Amino acid sequence: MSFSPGSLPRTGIGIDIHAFAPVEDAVPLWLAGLFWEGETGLSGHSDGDAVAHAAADALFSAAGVGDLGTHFGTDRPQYKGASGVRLLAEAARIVRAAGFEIGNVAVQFVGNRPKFSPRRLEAEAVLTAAAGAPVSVSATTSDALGFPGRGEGITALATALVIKTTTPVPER
Ligand SMILES: Nc1ccn([C@@H]2O[C@H](COP(=O)(O)O)[C@@H](O)[C@H]2O)c(=O)n1
Ligand SMILES: C[C@@]1(CO)OP(=O)(O)OP(=O)(O)OC[C@H]1O
Repeated sequence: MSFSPGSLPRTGIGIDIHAFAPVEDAVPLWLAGLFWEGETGLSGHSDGDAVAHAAADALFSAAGVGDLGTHFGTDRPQYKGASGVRLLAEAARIVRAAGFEIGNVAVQFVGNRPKFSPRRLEAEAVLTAAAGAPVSVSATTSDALGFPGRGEGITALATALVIKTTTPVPER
């Protein structure tokens, strides 16, 4: 059996880490596309949504079109305070414009809080709508070890699968 070059699905990986902001700063927590009332927020140039950022980075990685910094660098004022959902939707648009369709994105974050499982389906629906393809999200603690275990921040790790469908649509 032979395959033409570039016809096989491509996988990608993305990791994002954000620290929790000092409690006195009263930063709202946005994670996995959801607002988490009463929880300490994550610091960042955008809304700090590590789950959405990891998902976007995995899409860029799968398509081979750079990374979060390439497209949404902190030097771009238009992304200051941008929601993770907006960045993920924008990443999906860029990947499709490069001639790929998205198979799926899978994300897992490491952190004690927020307690994720009660809102997993809600988060998956929001991120799936943003990407226009299935996004699954899971969570784990680090058994009290390391910075997530000390409650200092969150790590999110994502994989994505894309397949080449067309020749790239030039960006305007
Ligand atoms: N922030 C989190 C972390 C974990 N969960 C759920 O708890 C399960 C057990 O976590 P372990 O770290 O002991 O593996 C995990 O599988 C998640 O379902 C969560 O909801 N929120
Ligand atoms: C998303 C961007 C841009 O607003 O800012 P941050 O919220 O700091 O997030 P990070 O994951 O560090 O990625 C880099 C930036 O491009």
